[in-house]
Amino acid sequence: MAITASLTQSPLWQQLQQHYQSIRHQHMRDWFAADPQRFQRFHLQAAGLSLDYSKNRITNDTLQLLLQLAQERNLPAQIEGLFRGDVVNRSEQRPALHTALRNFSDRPVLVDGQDIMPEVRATIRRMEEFCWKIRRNQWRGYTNKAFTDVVSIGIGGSFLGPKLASGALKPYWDSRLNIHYLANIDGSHITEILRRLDPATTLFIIQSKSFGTQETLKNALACRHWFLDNGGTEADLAKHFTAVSSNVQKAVEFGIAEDNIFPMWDWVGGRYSLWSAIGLPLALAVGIDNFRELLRGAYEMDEHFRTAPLHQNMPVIMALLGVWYVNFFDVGSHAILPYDHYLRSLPAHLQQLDMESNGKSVTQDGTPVDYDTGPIIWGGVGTNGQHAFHQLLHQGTHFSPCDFIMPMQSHNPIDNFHAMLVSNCLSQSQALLQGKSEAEALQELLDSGMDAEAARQLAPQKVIPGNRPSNTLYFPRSRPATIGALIALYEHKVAAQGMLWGINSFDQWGVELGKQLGNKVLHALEGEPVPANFDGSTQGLIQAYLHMQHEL
Ligand SMILES: O=P(O)(O)OC[C@H]1O[C@H](O)[C@H](O)[C@@H](O)[C@@H]1O
Repeated sequence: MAITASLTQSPLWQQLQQHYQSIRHQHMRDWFAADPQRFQRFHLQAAGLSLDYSKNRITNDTLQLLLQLAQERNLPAQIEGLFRGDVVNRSEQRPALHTALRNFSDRPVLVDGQDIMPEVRATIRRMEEFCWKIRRNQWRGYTNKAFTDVVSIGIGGSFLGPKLASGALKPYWDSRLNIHYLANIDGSHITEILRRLDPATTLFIIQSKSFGTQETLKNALACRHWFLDNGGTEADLAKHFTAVSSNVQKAVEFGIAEDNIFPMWDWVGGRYSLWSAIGLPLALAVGIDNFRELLRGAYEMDEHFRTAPLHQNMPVIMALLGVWYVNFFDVGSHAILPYDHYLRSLPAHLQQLDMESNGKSVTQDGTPVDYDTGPIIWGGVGTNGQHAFHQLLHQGTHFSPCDFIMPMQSHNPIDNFHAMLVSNCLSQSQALLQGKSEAEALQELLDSGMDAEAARQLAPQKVIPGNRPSNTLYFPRSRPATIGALIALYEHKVAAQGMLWGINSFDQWGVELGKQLGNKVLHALEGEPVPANFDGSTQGLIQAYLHMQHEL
């Protein structure tokens, strides 16, 4: 669905700019005072999740204008096209059909005229059989011992999604398998993992859509050498090495038995691939039934995104709020604050999902944008962040909209721990909203008995501007379906923002240059002549590396 007018030329955009000017100095505190129903008014539920978006710098008029923008940018048609398998990734001429991986309906999904659902379902059945054999010790190592450890070798989308989901579902791990994620090319990473493992009871899964990623192949080869140097033989490799890839040929050439290769497809982007066989480590840890539950939660969110009217559409509302801050408040970052130890990897996954999808500066037809696009995603687990970076959130000159994510029940209820965790989450967003005026700070100091002059001196340091926006996503207790819905929610928020900005959220050409240059630098570090066209800094750093190799 091509978008005609440039985003910023439309009269509606001008209207939004005027509206921003008219409300930018108003304080949310006053809006809450004037509207006791504000929480109910700016609240949504979908797929087991609840969203309180009342602590945002919006009025009803703001919301209506933003919803008009969504209509003007043809969001309903673009959403339908996404699910239908339109070529939404125009630079690579591909659809983006991660939703097909969790399609529980009986609707076919066509790619090049072929229904892909039979192959998707066959792959899940293969995963089920594989997990069954491993978890019930039917598939054993070369000494006939049951597996104790699984090493998932992969990086980017072949690492962050499975790592997040398996951590989020730790309460559901019902196997004695230890899952390790090996991603970095830093020799310390593989060393720290392998040092504790026994090759006889270790299963390796090489996770790589392209089967061409330098770090993954290097680590896979090193694991293979480790296996063969510590008791395994070539004949045993098939028992201990499996792979997930869209490049079966390369996986076979690496030495993976074809029967041990699970397929991936070009119509699934790496950062959207958790729902494919890339989720094998998770399925091994929690069992295929819980993995299916994760898929079902994502499916529920898919159906919501696909069918809910825009004003009740959770991903669309979150996307519009993001556009409101990025393009009208000129805010360049967005904080993800999960108040859940099991969700501590969520910010890292959403960094890739959002920044690799929407860190773009041309539209789908190659026109440079004249507006900002994807924000910098950052964050950390609460309450730890309160003792680290929340200071900036409250008193810094930048402001970063925050998503607080709060399970209202704990998997590990102890005393009143969870009530304390929740109280911290709620009071942080409350403090961001209401702040503290200088008069309030001064009175507080005087009430504490401080003398007037000292209090007058100190009060300005304690002013908190407030009026800083946040969303609170909450749910009872995190179950597999909840986590599936949560991750799918952000997938669709990111896609919806890409649709609004007219950019391609499904390619990632920006990561190519670093890889190309990396190979040339590697040759120089390994003794080949340093290319004369290298900048002075790179040349100097290469020399420093070479020099330091001789220092003890
Ligand atoms: O799964 P692979 O083909 O090994 O790719 C792993 C990662 O490589 C690149 O960094 C891409 O930018 C990521 O989107 C991808 O997830």
